[in-house]
Amino acid sequence: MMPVIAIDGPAASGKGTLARRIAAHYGLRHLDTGLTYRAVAHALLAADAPLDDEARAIEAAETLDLAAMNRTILADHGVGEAASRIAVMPGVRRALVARQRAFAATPPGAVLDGRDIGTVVCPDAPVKLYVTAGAPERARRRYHEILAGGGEADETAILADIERRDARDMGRSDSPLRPANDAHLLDTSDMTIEAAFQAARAIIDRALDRI
Ligand SMILES: Nc1ncnc2c1ncn2[C@@H]1O[C@H](COP(=O)(O)OP(=O)(O)OP(=O)(O)O)[C@@H](O)[C@H]1O
Ligand SMILES: Nc1ccn([C@@H]2O[C@H](COP(=O)(O)O)[C@@H](O)[C@H]2O)c(=O)n1
Repeated sequence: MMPVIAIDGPAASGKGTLARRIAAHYGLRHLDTGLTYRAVAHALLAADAPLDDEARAIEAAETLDLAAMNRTILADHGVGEAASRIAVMPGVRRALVARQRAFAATPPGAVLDGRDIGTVVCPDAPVKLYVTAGAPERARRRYHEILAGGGEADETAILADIERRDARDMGRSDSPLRPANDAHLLDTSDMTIEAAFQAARAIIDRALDRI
């Protein structure tokens, strides 16, 4: 079986940080699926198209070049907010999930992180992690990340944004954010990045031993 590691969790929980380290450690490819939703949203914003233009969003999803996604441009706060709005559209999800599954099926195996990897994109993944942390801790981390990058931020506004994003991602009818029944829960609220990686590694080593 192709080693596929599925990592889900809410905004700023640390799933991307963990996914990158896990991919490097196990020699697997990595896809941040949040970037795929951001890229579709960015295509609409760049064309001055309304975010509820589903036909246009689907076309952007079907023609998306995964290799050309620019993390720096897509990291913009407004793009993230727009991404969570176009992510409720079933046609967009169908198109992006097809691309994500193709990525996961390419040797030597992959780590995918997002909101629906363990439940929808790769339900047969041999290892699933659901990474979480309390909303205030996630807001604190994002706040310090922005300051470290030389930007300015308001921690209270970040917390409100995270809570709004959580509600939209968990409340949508198509592929809501939730842990898969067989996911390992990893609450990193009181863990350093290193401690979270070591906890994930122990889970993955046990699971990969069995396949
Ligand atoms: N265990 C941890 N302890 C402290 N800081 C952490 C921890 N894990 C991640 N971080 C930091 O928190 C911030 C958010 O992490 P990251 O970008 O990995 O989250 P994410 O879940 O991928 O976010 P998003 O869903 O918005 O893409 C980063 O600055 C990262 O360095
Ligand atoms: N598998 C996924 C990944 C992401 N989304 C939506 O995209 C938004 C942006 O994601 P980030 O991880 O980059 O913050 C996110 O809020 C989700 O609405 C998704 O639906 N499914």
